[in-house]
Amino acid sequence: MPIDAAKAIAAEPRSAEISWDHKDIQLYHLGLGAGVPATDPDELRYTLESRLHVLPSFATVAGAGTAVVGGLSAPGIDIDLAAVLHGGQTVTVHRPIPVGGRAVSTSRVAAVYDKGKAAVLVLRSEAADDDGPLWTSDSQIFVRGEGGWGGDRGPSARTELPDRAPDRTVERAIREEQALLYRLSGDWNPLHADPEFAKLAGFDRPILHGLCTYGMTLKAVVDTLLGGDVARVRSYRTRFAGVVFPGETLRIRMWAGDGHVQVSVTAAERDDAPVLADTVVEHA
Ligand SMILES: CCCCCCC[C@@H](O)CC(=O)SCCNC(=O)CCNC(=O)[C@H](O)C(C)(C)COP(=O)(O)OP(=O)(O)OC[C@H]1O[C@@H](n2cnc3c(N)ncnc32)[C@H](O)[C@@H]1OP(=O)(O)O
Repeated sequence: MPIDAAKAIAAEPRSAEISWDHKDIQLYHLGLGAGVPATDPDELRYTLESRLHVLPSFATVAGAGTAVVGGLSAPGIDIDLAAVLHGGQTVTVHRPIPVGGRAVSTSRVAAVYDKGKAAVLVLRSEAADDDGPLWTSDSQIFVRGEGGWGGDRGPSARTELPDRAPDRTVERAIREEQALLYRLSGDWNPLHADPEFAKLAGFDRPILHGLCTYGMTLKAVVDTLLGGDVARVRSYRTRFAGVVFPGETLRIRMWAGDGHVQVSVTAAERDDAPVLADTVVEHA
């Protein structure tokens, strides 16, 4: 069996030293479409080294090098990359991420769920430096065709959106070449760049990284409702509900709550097809 849930969960956590500097932050932010307009002081916070602040979603690529897709190979897990879709993501930051840093990241398979037609892997990584914990990241990986072994189905809770009009709605255009730029931050999955591989995976053309949409959405929430202050973000979770193609426009609806923002993201040109669901940013 390509996924041996018991073996995957029992495997020793893997630790790696990671490091990043301002260039990694700038590249990541540019891959999210930051820096337009280029001289806007609000955008310079994301692009100019002397004013840099770090979006907490950077935790998903920090120190990745070429490792994001490599993170899918672990004891008990032998899966075809073409069957993999990113299903969901949660990041909790224990304090603001510094512009440059060195940390130890410890990763393990926290859960494996059997969804019948698919398996869902929950990969947890925790990063800490000399001053203590920095962030915890949970990636839910949806592996098509790998379910059906009679395992635990796992949770299926959904977050209801408030029954009122959104407090704010913004649109964010995705550039045609955005996935090509975003992948330089470490997720080299050919699904996002190689048309032949995308066809193998069942798509007419390369799709955008889920984590690119994830970062673009967090930036939109921070810029629109949190006064541009990345340090206010405590945690951020989402479910990837539908694919996005480079060149499309994200429609991002936000509902402000008490210490949190609920968000829905749709594809504007495709009749508001769902893109992100169950999305909550918790903040100070
Ligand atoms: C270390 C980190 C490494 C990370 C690297 C990852 C590599 C990246 O390069 C890959 C990517 O970025 S791929 C791009 C981003 N992801 C996507 O575009 C996926 C979009 N979503 C879909 O297509 C469908 O929702 C789809 C296909 C996901 C599900 O749709 P359906 O098949 O129609 O499922 P459905 O019938 O609605 O539900 C079946 C059961 O599965 C659960 N489920 C549904 N969506 C889920 C999701 N997104 N994540 C986790 N579980 C999910 C449902 O709850 C259901 O289970 P249950 O019946 O128990 O409730």
